[in-house]
Amino acid sequence: MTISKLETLPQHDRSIRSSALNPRPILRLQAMRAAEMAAMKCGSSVDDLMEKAGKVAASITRSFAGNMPALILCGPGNNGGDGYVVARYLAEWGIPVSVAAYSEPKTDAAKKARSLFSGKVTSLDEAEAAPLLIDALFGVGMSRSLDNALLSKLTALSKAASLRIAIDVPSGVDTDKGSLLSDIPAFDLTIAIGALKPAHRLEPSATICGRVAVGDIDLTISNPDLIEIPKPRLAAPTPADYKYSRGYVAITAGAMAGASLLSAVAAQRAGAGYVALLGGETISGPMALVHRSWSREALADERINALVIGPGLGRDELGVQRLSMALDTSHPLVLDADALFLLSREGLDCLRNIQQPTIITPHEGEFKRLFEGISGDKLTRVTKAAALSGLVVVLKGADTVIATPDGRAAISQPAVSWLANAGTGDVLSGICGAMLARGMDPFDAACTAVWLHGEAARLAGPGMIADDLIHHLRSAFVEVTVAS
Ligand SMILES: NC(=O)C1=CN([C@@H]2O[C@H](COP(=O)(O)OP(=O)(O)OC[C@H]3O[C@@H](n4cnc5c(N)ncnc54)[C@H](O)[C@@H]3O)[C@@H](O)[C@H]2O)[C@@H](O)CC1
Ligand SMILES: [K+]
Repeated sequence: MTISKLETLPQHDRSIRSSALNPRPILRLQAMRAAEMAAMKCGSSVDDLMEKAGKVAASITRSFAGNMPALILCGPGNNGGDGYVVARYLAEWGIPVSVAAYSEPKTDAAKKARSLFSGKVTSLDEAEAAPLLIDALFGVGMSRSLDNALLSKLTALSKAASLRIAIDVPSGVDTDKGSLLSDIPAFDLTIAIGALKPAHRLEPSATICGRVAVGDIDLTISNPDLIEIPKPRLAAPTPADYKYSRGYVAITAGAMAGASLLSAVAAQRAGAGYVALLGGETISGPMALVHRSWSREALADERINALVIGPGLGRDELGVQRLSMALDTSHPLVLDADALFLLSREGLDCLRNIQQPTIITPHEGEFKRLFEGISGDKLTRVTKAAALSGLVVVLKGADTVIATPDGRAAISQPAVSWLANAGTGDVLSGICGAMLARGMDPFDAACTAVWLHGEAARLAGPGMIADDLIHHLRSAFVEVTVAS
């Protein structure tokens, strides 16, 4: 698929009527270094950036932990340097603070920050636990696992503390991959310096980070290729709207009635003006849901703005036939569940003629089957899969990652764990369909759908089932709807 395919919008382009609040960039190591260089070209020095980083981290620390006595662990690089600046500010503000160094500072900026801190600095071996532990050992420059003595000291100090804060990233995570280089303790708060990094949003490190606050150091970041899925803004219907102008979603039914019904009702609640269940005559549902017999004519209806296929489709001959007919249409597509299973069996080659905007929404198992040869961390895998397939790929999970063939990607905020539940994926595919049908670009459609789905889950709370998500979609909608 080419980029021009992604740019193809349904004929009734209503993309203007939706927009997101400013997405937060997520910077990989290389992008972080580039932003740092750009700041320096504009006249900032590393010392200036470190001063800003330490000051904002100290201020966030004070808001979070009050006047709690702190022990700051400082490493040899600039993360350690940030730690010395934090120590200086906390001490100036009258907060009891002690500092322990893992080794002497090695960078010029860290040496300077160390020299400006007038308090005592002990060795790490001598460090005594305090109620607040601040980890400024290693940041994005972490390149290997922690040595055992350091790990056990960090773990013991962490256990003895009441609150734990990490500066930039917890020492021991791989910043770009979100993997753990050592079995490190979890933090209550991580203060991301300048911008979010993948490790703040990808599992397992996202859980280790705890809450994440971004400390602004005035970096200019333009056109990031990786963002956090933002809270969307969706325009309310205008007086000129009518059912078809709000988007016609067709959902393909099959062997398992409930799944396609969940998807269809989710599309209705996600704002589609007209939702038809094709080939599911025996399934009941809201009276507003249209039931159509499966036929080539019903499928060819030019008013259809998005076609969802996969939830409850089945893996038998009927499913294969319906999928093949769906792929022959030119409707924007959402492919999920059994459609993905059948595609992994038939091979991605079946998609070679697809020209329309298309979103696929695999979970890990479906993804592995579809993209057998692709390995690596989650972000890399999804980006490669999108480039290979030419589709917008949504790899679902606690840390949902969305990628486009042209290299853009987004990661969700941590999802409510109650979402690990049968039928929740069917709901997501229906919401994706509704967003495509209102004329959104497939990347924006997928981002908006994942945000609404996650918010509905948060509102539904513990014990939720997929049906509850649909119920709470309305409240999630209230939060994002703006007057047209
Ligand atoms: N990028 C930016 O714009 C800014 C970054 N700052 C801070 O600088 C940090 C990055 O600093 P650095 O690049 O100096 O890197 P780090 O401070 O993360 O650590 C690098 C040092 O640690 C050593 N090291 C790495 N892994 C180790 C291990 N397992 N055991 C022992 N030693 C290990 C390296 O050899 C190197 O000496 C950021 O995370 C942030 O906290 C801020 O000071 C200012 C602005
Ligand atoms: K750290």
